Amino acid sequence: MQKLVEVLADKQALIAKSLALVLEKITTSLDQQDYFTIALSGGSTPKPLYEALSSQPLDWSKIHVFWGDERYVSPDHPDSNQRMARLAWLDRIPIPAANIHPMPTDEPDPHLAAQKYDDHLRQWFGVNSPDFPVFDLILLGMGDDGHTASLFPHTAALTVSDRCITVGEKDGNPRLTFTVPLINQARCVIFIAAGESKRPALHQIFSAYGDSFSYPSRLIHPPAGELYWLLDAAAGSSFV
Ligand SMILES: O=C1O[C@H](COP(=O)(O)O)[C@@H](O)[C@H](O)[C@H]1O
Repeated sequence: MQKLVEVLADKQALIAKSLALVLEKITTSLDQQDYFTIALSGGSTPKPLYEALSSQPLDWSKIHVFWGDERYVSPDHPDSNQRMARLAWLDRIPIPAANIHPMPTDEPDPHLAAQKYDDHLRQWFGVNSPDFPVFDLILLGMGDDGHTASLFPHTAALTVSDRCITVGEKDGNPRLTFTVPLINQARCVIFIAAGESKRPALHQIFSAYGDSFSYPSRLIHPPAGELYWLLDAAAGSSFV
């Protein structure tokens, strides 16, 4: 694994660096293959990155967009990760509808939805269990509690090792999420984190010793891929 940590002066510089890195990954991949697969994070941090991507002159027909986690709400709900990415980016570009792969949230039982997306990923990538699809790029955020995707501290989702997608849980509400082994299979994982509120968790995540079940972002270390941690100074200046 190649791990790179970079602390940028402020949020604007963080987004500029994230944009440059995502564009580099897209162009390098498309020089070698016909399509590029990206899984998106939700929450608030990546929104300006998605807005910046919407004005890039890319061949969108070659880019396939998936989600690394989703709140279990309808796609038009204000909390929907899909909605945020569509409004900030995907609705503004000429990308074929077939290239957008949202997590389903319309099953009465979220476990059925998780299975549906798992099946979709396996079919699309042509990968059967026990192997995992290999994403070109997975974007991740990190919550103040150290969670990433919807892998929350001390939840059963953290130990799922035989599926691509599982049901996470936040304050009693279900969420769909990539599992740890799926994320760790990626060619490249980029964490983007900003703000002082992330500092305590980052201390725990970067410490040599620590508890991964309390700070799930520690579980992400793609053995054959690249791992980037892009932080703004408010989040990472004191200890990286
Ligand atoms: O709930 C979520 O939180 C994390 C972090 O979000 P942020 O608002 O602190 O940027 C995010 O990465 C995840 O996708 C999302 O569902």
